[in-house]
Amino acid sequence: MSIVLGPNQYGKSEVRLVRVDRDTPRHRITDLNITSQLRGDFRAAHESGDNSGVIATDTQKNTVQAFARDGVGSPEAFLLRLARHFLAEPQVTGGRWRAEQYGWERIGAGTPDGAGTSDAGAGHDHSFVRGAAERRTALVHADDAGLTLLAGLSDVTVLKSTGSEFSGFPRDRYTTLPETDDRILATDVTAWWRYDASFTDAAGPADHDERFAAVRELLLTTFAGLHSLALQQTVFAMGSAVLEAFDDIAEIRLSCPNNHHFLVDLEPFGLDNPGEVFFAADRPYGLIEAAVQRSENTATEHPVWSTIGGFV
Ligand SMILES: O=c1[nH]c(=O)c2[nH]c(=O)[nH]c2[nH]1
Repeated sequence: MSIVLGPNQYGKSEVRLVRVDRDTPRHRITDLNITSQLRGDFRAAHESGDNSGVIATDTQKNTVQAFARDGVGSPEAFLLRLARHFLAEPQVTGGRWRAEQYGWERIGAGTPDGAGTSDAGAGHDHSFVRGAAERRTALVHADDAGLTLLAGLSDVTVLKSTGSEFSGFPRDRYTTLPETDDRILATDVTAWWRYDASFTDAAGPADHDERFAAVRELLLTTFAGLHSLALQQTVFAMGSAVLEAFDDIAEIRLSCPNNHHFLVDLEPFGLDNPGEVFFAADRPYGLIEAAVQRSENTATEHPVWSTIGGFV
């Protein structure tokens, strides 16, 4: 038996990058957390400490920062630019570049509308308040087959106060959950969708910001519009709506906790509770996860998914 080096990658994780666009007095903030990881011929470094082919992780961090001097644009476009830069080195045959974007809202602008700097025309020119937990995400994966682009969002917290049921499930000696035809449905949506090559190709007309906003809106309006018989049904409907609307999205994966809201028993106080007072439990929670795919794509799992932690 001999011991051999298996799959490996290395790079700089979580480069916190804030760019201020200040070409006019109305500044814009792009706040990103970027990870760069390279794959390729790095055997010599692992086996004998020969660093002659190693692009230092510090250099990768510096490259991220230097590229930002020209502007960041969308997280997708920025990652594609980084990927192409590092792949030009002969020892780099693949890699993984990942971004999370945090939203900043203009102070005085009113309601936030997704990660990024809201620029609806209202609000302060150069003072911002950090938005909700929601993050916009992007990932570029490179291997022998080329570049694969994922876009996504994390922890988009949504709730509907009616229009949700759960009944008809089997009962055994451990089942205590009552059936309900009217409950709160609440979740934190995490989703990744995979673009096919026609969208990923930088030569094309891809507007990543516009597309991100359209997918996010579709996920939210589907959540709102569907009378839900189960969170599973809602998750599948949200994914289906995205695949139906955009031919160049090959697949979408969703992970949605069921943030349970339990009706409080007010009877001990001589009060009824017609669906008005709830206890919001933070754990345990149901966890509903699904890949929504096109039937022609189901035979093999795309390798990009093995680079995403957890189910999505
Ligand atoms: O939408 C739901 N799906 C479930 O699978 C489930 N299980 C449960 O206890 N409550 C719910 N709700």
